[in-house]
Amino acid sequence: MSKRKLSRQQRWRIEKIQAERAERAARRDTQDQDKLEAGEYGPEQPGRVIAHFGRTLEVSSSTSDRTYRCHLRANLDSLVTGDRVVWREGGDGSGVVVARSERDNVLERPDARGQLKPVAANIDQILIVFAVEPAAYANLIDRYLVAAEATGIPPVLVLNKSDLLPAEGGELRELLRRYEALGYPVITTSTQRIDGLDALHRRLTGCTSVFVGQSGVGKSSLIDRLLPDEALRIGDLSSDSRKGTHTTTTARLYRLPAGGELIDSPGIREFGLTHLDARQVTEGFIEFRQFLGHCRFRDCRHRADPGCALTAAVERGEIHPERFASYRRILDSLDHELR
Ligand SMILES: Nc1nc2c(ncn2[C@@H]2O[C@H](COP(=O)(O)OP(=O)(O)OP(=O)(O)O)[C@@H](O)[C@H]2O)c(=O)[nH]1
Ligand SMILES: [Zn+2]
Repeated sequence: MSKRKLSRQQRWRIEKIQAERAERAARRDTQDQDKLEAGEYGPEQPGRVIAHFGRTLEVSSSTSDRTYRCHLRANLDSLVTGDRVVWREGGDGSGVVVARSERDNVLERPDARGQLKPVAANIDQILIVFAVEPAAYANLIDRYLVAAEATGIPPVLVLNKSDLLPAEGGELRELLRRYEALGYPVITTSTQRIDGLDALHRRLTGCTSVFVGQSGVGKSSLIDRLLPDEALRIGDLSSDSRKGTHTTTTARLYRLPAGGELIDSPGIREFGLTHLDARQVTEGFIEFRQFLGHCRFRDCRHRADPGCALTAAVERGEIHPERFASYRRILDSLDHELR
């Protein structure tokens, strides 16, 4: 009884808060409209969302190095870091975003209720970082690759801590050759060597990248080396009263001194361990694609099914047995998650 009453009360409060929010946004929009008509905003210009805090955005201008605190016209959907926008300057370092350009792609993460929410957009490559220590294993790499394939953003494999590799290369080199044979670019890095980041710098130039990977592989160390100026990492939002609750969780876009851009947040770094469905997993193994649709049965589960084109390809040596085993393991883990 009391439980129900409470929930109705909560619902009423939520509705009230939402109504107030909508009213505030509408008021702000009318003010914007007045200002726009009064010519208080400059001409439309392209920009990019560097960070966002609710409906306040930090937007970089494509004509200067400055960033501007902008708000969003109420008729626009929410934006994410990396979005390309059209905005107008309002003087005093502020502005208004009036339109969003089409997104090339978007990275999504489940929110607290398990619903997928966009966290960043317009990313050119996902750098999957793994290391000699903690030892990389194929199944985890495959999981990240599958998650990357599902977004349509090309993945790049980054083997960090190459200073710890045995002279003859060991099993890890063998493993990397397998991925290279599939067409994935592989680069090696070390934060312990002067020239350890050369290949990485080349990869990052001219692109927007994100780093993902297991804890301890060296993502923070790599980013520290790429953004040596601490001010670059922390940003300039100290005057924002909402800072404390948002800066650590929302994604932020950084300009790399050597060229290129990096979008980073704790949520993005953990990307890849999110939920995938069985079809995404199957299509995420890129070498399987040519065989899909050729199984005898349309609903083939690619297990012991007769006439399975995938198991036949494994037998002919056209699919690596370890990749196939890895595929099975990822599917089994999904069944487990659903239970
Ligand atoms: N030998 C060696 N150690 C490294 C290298 N890069 C990072 N490390 C060390 O590896 C450890 C983990 O590095 P982090 O940068 O904290 O790793 P991370 O991926 O950011 O980890 P989380 O913050 O937990 O996600 C630290 O002790 C680093 O000093 C490297 O190239 N070579
Ligand atoms: Zn099959």
